[in-house]
Amino acid sequence: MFGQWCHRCNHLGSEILSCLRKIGAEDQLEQQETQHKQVLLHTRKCFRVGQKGQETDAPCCLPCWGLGQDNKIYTECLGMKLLRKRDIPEERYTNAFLGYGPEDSHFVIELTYNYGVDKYDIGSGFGHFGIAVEDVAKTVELIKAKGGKVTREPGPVKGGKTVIAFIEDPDGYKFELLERGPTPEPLCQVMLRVGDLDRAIEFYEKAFGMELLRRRDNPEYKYTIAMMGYGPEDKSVVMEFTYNYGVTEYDKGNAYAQIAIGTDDVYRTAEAIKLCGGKITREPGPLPGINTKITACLDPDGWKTVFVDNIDFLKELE
Ligand SMILES: C[C@@H](O)C(=O)SC[C@H](NC(=O)CC[C@H](N)C(=O)O)C(=O)NCC(=O)O
Ligand SMILES: [Zn+2]
Repeated sequence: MFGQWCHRCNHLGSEILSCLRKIGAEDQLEQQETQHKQVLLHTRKCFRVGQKGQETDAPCCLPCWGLGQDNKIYTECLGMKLLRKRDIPEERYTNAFLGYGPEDSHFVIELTYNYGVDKYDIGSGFGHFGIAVEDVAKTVELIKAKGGKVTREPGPVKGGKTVIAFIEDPDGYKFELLERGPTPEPLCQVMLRVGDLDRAIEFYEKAFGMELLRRRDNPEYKYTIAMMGYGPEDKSVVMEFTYNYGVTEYDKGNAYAQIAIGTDDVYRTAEAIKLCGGKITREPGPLPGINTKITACLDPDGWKTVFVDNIDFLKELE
């Protein structure tokens, strides 16, 4: 499942510089600062969620079966548009891209059906996608009327005030409905569970240039969440990292595998990630055949991120 979020931002460069300063890479700093002035001016981030699969270079997607059935949940119940669909028989998979707006300006979801595979283990680490709706109760009624699965009825979140509900798509992926006024980005959260919240916050700040937008401890329910991203929580998609007290390991299953962020230079990004202690799992460079430049890394919890060259990505959309 891919979601793509494009956001003009200039955080990455400054965070990379702070990494370089920290390790005293003065000589590199000179060179990076020059380069980063170019990167800062037009760095754009595309935010995608992908799946675990054989380590192919081609970005893969969270698998799901019965795309038609999933499309119905996403389109008729959650109000997404089917933006494009592609069948790759030679690779034995079909993709469908769904979201609330075009891929070059919105976070969209890419569903993938791998031929003949109709069951995946989502694991315990993946939490949910967040969908902002103006009326949670009304949306839940619509979902019920269409045969969708509601796993938590509408009501204030435990320990808070925001009205939420939870539904599941036919493949068991959880969606949290959050009651919110009109927003340019209804597809507003990716929730992952982490074993050390401070470690996760520092990594996403320093290696990816994200901003800590909000941190909330919920001692009554023994968890803490941190919202991180490149724009305000109510107007853009954010990462929601959840730490459950005392839980340091999660099963990542065989479905969810990566988040991708767009950048203007995958080579410099990979360098910055290495300098900030990230583990590069795919060296920067073009994908065979389509030539889109990517690099990939693991965060301290083992959640994977792919960085995609912004210009190559837009070419893919043409
Ligand atoms: C802020 C909003 O987007 C949330 O997702 S908070 C929802 C809340 N989260 C948790 O409880 C996290 C800890 C939990 N043990 C987990 O690992 O998911 C939630 O799910 N509340 C349930 C409710 O009924 O309010
Ligand atoms: Zn959430």
